[in-house]
Amino acid sequence: MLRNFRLVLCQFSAGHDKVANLSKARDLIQQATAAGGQVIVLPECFNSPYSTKYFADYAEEIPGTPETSPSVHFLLEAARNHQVHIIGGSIPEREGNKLYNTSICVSPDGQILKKHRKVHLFDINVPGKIVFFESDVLTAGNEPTIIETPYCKIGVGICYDLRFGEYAWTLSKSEDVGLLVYPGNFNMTTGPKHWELLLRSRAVDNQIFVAACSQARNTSSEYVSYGHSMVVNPWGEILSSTEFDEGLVVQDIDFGVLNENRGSIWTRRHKRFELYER
Ligand SMILES: O=C(O)CCC(=O)C(=O)O
Repeated sequence: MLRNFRLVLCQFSAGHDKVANLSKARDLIQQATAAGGQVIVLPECFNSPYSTKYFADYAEEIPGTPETSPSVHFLLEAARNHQVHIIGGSIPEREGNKLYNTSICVSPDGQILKKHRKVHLFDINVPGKIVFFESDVLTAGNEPTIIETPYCKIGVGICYDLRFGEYAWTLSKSEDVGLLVYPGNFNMTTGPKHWELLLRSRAVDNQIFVAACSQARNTSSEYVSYGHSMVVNPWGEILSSTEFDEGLVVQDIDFGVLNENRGSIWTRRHKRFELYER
């Protein structure tokens, strides 16, 4: 069963002060709730600067305690206080001697529904533009993540996970998954070239709503974010988006449009899996 609902993406920039990052997230979640949000999304790495050299310092155990894992407990409390679902962007997670880039998905009663550990680590070298190797410090997760809400099932990936059509299909193949959510943080090299293209492609490929929540742009940060959080419908149309400043993207998700699209074009049924692995 798919039930319409209101989705809100909170685009903001995280800096070096973890307490300030959480406070900003708290304010935006409050605003998102006031705007009628029922599922609220934060950006990738919302509690920490996005840089491999900082992940260990900002990492938290999940669930840990309010003292040792303030970002985790902030999410649980915010969801409970506002009675909303939160897809908590991501934070660096520590387990034993390993670090992960992990999204914590929380139900309105303040329980962790699931955590998604980024399954594709972002390694890139575009000479003269950007060099970034998450695999220097992070370990990849091994599970596709789908959460259940009263509205629909939601597939979750983190940022670079968006590039993998196979992963998106893994999340989307069950009919009751109505939305893919990607907390993200694309940069000024790949963002203008690929961000919108990838979001719209994933939506058309899978006949599904796709939402991605980015960090806002801070030009004095070491990693400059592209921004442009957006929601795309199963036809590949951008329903709402923002540019690079901090703020909310508020979007009603109407599954009539998904049913219309899936009822008119049958790519989900026309797949020829027996050919693709040849
Ligand atoms: O794929 C890209 O171009 C950007 C990915 C990224 O920034 C990330 O995974 O954090």
